[in-house]
Amino acid sequence: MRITFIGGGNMATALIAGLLRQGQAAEQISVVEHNADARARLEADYRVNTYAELGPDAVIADAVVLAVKPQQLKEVAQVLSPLLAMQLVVSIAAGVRARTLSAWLMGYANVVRAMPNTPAMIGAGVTALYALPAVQPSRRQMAQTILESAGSVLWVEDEALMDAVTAVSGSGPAYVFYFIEALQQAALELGLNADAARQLALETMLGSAQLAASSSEDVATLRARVTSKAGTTERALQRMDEAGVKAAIVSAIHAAAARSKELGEALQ
Ligand SMILES: NC(=O)C1=CN([C@@H]2O[C@H](COP(=O)(O)OP(=O)(O)OC[C@H]3O[C@@H](n4cnc5c(N)ncnc54)[C@H](O)[C@@H]3O)[C@@H](O)[C@H]2O)C=CC1
Ligand SMILES: O=C(O)[C@@H]1CCC=N1
Repeated sequence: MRITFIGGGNMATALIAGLLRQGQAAEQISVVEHNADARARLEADYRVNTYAELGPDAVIADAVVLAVKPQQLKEVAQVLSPLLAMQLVVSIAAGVRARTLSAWLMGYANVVRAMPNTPAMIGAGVTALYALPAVQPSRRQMAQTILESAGSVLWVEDEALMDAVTAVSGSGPAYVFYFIEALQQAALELGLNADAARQLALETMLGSAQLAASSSEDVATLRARVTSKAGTTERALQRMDEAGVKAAIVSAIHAAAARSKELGEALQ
């Protein structure tokens, strides 16, 4: 499969790394990227073809993945529109609705919207996909195959849910890193050295997520099993509840979803 990325930043790089790990040939991947440093990095690290500007040669592909910022997408769509023949267009831009993108592409309806996340870089991402109704099953499968190289995939049939997906799993790695930062900070404050702080924080996150994923019990039960009566965990969780940590996290994710919806409304 020939794939062209437009925009070669953080998320395109994560997806390209995932595709190559799954055996996609580097010669079959092209990236249109304005920034010369980013192009040089992509060529050196991944041996993909790069273009400074979007033109007919760059989009000789089965699929075109739009990986620019939401605010840059309209301009890209206007240049891309006359170059499209039969390619599947996959947009990973937060907020921008598939119907809006289709309108910017002068009614081109072969459009799938995807929301991946950065663990794609190591094949551990999760992506939700939404296809416009006109997209044929074989094209849906193509989008699924591209994103499956980055990890697991699920489809939503109601595009409004993409705002929730963006807030939960698209932005989600940042919340997890934030929690790891807090674990590491506490470990350092309590006298552990930086290596020990990193190892304890990361292995705890990884082990807990793996345990939750492989267990038939829900996470609340697993949490209760750590929490001995009158013990250390109980004291920590009491402090988190007093500080409203869970409520703050839930409210933050609602705010992210609202921002995604707001982007969708602003960018039409
Ligand atoms: N970073 C993340 O975790 C996730 C990002 N996204 C979405 O992915 C998209 C890209 O995000 P990032 O990779 O984080 O941004 P980024 O800023 O790292 O990458 C965007 C790249 O596009 C290039 N660019 C801009 N206009 C261009 C044009 N007209 N032609 C060619 N290249 C152009 C820029 O030079 C830049 O390298 C955004 O729409 C974002 O909403 C989606 C899921 C997760
Ligand atoms: O922060 C953002 O807007 C993008 C979308 C999901 C993750 N990063």
